[in-house]
Formats: sequence, structure tokens, C-alpha cells
Amino acid sequence: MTSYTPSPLSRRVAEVIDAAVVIPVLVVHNPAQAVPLAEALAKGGLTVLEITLRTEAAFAAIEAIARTLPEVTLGAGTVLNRQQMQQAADHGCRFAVSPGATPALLAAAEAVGMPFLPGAASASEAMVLAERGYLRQKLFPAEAAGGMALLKSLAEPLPQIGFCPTGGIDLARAPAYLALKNVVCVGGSWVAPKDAVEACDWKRIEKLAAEATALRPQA
Ligand SMILES: O=C(O)C(=O)C[C@H](O)[C@H](O)COP(=O)(O)O
Repeated sequence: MTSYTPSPLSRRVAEVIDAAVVIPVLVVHNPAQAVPLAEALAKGGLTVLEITLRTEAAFAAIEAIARTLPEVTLGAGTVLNRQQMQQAADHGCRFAVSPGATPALLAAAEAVGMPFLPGAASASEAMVLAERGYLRQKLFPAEAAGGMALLKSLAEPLPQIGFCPTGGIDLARAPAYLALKNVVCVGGSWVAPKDAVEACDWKRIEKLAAEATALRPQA
């Protein structure tokens, strides 16, 4: 019998992401597009958003959305180091996500008190995180690392870990992932395609978000 205990911060991650079903992974280049983009996603029913820290505009985008759309729960994505973890906290992000995990990053999340969704791509990585109380993990890169077959294999020995698979998932693939017992939600950029954002086609993004929202398993 496994006996991992979730840390308080991991419990807070679960509260946010388990209800999300689909978490858009957003790359914002133009801060002026942040609010209409988030608004379109929220209108379509997706209110938990991950803004990646891969662009210069990321923190301006986070600030604008936080100021304008209180119904949106913001996470910082692609958090790679201690400084970004601190900045994410300073800008009011409710959670932080990384494609992986390092001892320094885990220590930073714990020092800052930031609910953190670390990345794992193998049984050993998942176990190291679970030992430290992280019972919510991002499986990244989901499709490349083994996808559904990997998740099904991990569910047997490690049933306590709930994953948010991300990387290579789209509307067609998402339902099968969401049906797995160790998947709590999925992440993906498909709901905010680059060309739609560049064209400010918010109607298209709202429609994609609504399609993703409809994947929510019926109670
Ligand atoms: O930025 C990060 O932190 C990442 O983890 C990398 C990817 O942006 C996401 O995993 C989305 O992947 P796609 O849905 O396949 O586009």
C-alpha cells in the first residue's frame, strides 16, 4: 500500500486544477491582447489559465488580467528558477507550473508558499515528487513521453498521483486522457492557436474554449 501524504501546497493546487478540466497554456507576446484573450477563454468556460513566462510580456499580461478579470484564476507557466517563482508570487499568481522540477525550484516554491505543479515524465521523477508531498504533477511532454500508455502504467503502482498531462494534446485526444483515473485535467495550447491570437479572432477562441469546456465529465 502506498502512503504518500499531500503537502498543504499540493492540496491547494488540487483545489484549483481538479475543477479546471482543461487549462489553456498561453504564450502572450502583446500585453494588449492579454485581457481580450483571457476574456474569450472565460466566456467559453475556461477560467483557470496558465500564462507562460516565455515572453517579455508575460508579467504585464498577468497584471492586466488580474486587474480586469477577477473570475480568472491565473497560474505562471514555464517557471524555471527561484527568481521567476518569486516574481510569480509577487504578481499574484495563484499557482505555478514547470515542465520539470529541480531541488532548487521545489525549495523556492516552498519558501515562497506558492502552490506548485511540477513536471514529471517517468515513474522515478513522479516518486521523488510524491515523497515530497506533490500529489498533483504535470506529465510533460505528455504525448512524447508515452501519453496514455504511460499514464495507465503509472496508475497501478502510483494511484495517489493525479496528473495534468500537457504537450501534444488537442480536442481530439483530450477526452481519452480525461477518462483515465489518474488524470485530473489536461493542459494545452490548442484552445488559443497562435494564428487566432495574432488575428485577434476572439470569437474563434471563445468557440474553442466552449468545446473544451464541454469535455467536462458529466456527474
Ligand atoms: O511552456 C511550458 O511550460 C510547457 O510545458 C510547454 C508547452 O507549451 C505546453 O506543454 C503546451 O504544449 P502544447 O499544447 O503541445 O502546445
